[in-house]
Amino acid sequence: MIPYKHEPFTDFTQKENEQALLEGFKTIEGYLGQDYPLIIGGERIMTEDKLVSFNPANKEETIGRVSKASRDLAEKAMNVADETFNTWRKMKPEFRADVLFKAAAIVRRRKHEFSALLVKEAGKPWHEADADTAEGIDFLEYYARQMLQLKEGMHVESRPGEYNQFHYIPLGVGVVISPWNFAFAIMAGTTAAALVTGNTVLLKPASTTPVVAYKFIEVLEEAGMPAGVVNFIPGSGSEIGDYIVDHPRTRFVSFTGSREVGTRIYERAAIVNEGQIWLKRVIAEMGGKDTIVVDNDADLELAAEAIVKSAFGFSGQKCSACSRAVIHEEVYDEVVERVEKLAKETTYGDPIDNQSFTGPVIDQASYDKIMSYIEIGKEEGRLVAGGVGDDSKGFFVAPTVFADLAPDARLMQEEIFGPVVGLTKAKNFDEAIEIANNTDYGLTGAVITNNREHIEQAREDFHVGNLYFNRGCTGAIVGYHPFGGFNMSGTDSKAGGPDYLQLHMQGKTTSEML
Ligand SMILES: NC(=O)c1ccc[n+]([C@@H]2O[C@H](COP(=O)([O-])OP(=O)(O)OC[C@H]3O[C@@H](n4cnc5c(N)ncnc54)[C@H](O)[C@@H]3O)[C@@H](O)[C@H]2O)c1
Ligand SMILES: N[C@@H](CCC=O)C(=O)O
Repeated sequence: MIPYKHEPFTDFTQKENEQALLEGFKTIEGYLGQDYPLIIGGERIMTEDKLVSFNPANKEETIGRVSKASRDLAEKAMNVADETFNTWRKMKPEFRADVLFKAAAIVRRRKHEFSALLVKEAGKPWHEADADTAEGIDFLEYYARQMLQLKEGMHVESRPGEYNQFHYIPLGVGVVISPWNFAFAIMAGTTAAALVTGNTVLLKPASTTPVVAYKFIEVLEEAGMPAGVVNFIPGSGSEIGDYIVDHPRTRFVSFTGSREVGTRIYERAAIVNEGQIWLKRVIAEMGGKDTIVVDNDADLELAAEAIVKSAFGFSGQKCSACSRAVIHEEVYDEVVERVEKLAKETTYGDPIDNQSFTGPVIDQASYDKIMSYIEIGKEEGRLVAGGVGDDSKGFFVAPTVFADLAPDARLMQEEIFGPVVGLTKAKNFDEAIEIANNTDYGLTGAVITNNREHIEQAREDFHVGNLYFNRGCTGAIVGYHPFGGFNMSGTDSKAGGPDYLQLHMQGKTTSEML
């Protein structure tokens, strides 16, 4: 087997690559607006009640109408997953890994189709859609390899006359609940991790991006995944979310999404319901309020670029997005000026056009929330760029910068999840790190500095799960930058890292007298 290497990003300045994505658009146009069923035990079930997925850059364009699971159908899916676990858990790890390798190969062949779908369904610009598809392929390739290592278990000692072994076995039925912002990568990665470790799955994708999830299940089936291993049950969080989390046969929940929903799931999963004979495990990857710190001796152009790209890439809709920057007072004015200039130059519009650096936000609720934070920002700080929106055709918000915010301002504390960044001033590096740590979150952060001592100080004291130096704070790569955060950012489960799969398994010791 060739060693793992991450999937390269596509250079769309090359004519043939541009053409390949345009072909991808043609392919998806062949199925836009279709109806999709649930998939339970391999059976396609069409329901009357549908989730309507539309293009956030053009509300009139329907991407698909996806059947919604009721509680009865969620119960049916649970029974199938529970039953299928009895056989799937006994399948060789090599077989399970091969499903992932094959799925990766299929997605790689259809890469530009998946990216085109992400442009339309999630509103991702070309380069972001391409990165999302590439990350999904990476998860499949990486977790398959990890499983092949873990199948051997871990070495333990044996005394004379005894033979001891330590192995990992699967947990049972996992509920996988995924977000819309990495509609392919996170959905595919969390599902793949659960199934390759021998568990069966109920997958509830985000309601705004269910079509790309359906396409992924088709890929898994084509790759040889037996019926009933992953059961596709889209539906509203409020209608079936609590039901599947609370279910006594749910063995673990793998959730990625907001702090609000994540803490709700964490609390509910702690309750032992009637008929339940285990403590549920919860993997929860939640929000962020991510900070870039700029030191007084930093490369200021690099700092401004890092802030702007991390703040406005995919309209700031990444848990890793830079939503605040803390800048040393000696360079504050110059950095603010450079950020203002770059923000005003940042293009945004319909991502079908590859000239747009960034596109729309996901839906009306998100647009309204971001615009209300912009109003709060006008009270709390000084608007230096953007501040306007247009939701007539799609949900567009201009890249927005507020300067001179107090470190405890709402704009500096609450996750906005939109293209809005707040800037504040620190007296010195110690104070900058203190401010960087003053939120409930702890997901990503970056420090722009040429001071080696400050790099080491930040390494120890900047309390985030993913800390970067002299670059932006987004763009973790599977297998290179294991991803997950501290405090209210979640359980620090480190997706794409060497100890992620173990969270989906339990260790079993056997000791035989010889
Ligand atoms: N830490 C990470 O790795 C990471 C990655 C991506 C996104 N996020 C976070 O996700 C959020 C954005 O995603 P979102 O808007 O899809 O989040 P969300 O919490 O609104 O939804 C996430 C998922 O939870 C489901 N859900 C909603 N209510 C539920 C309930 N009561 N029970 C069970 N499931 C329920 C949704 O339908 C969706 O599938 C941001 O806060 C972002 O920071 C975190
Ligand atoms: N892993 C992604 C963020 C995922 C959350 O939205 C990054 O590193 O930028």
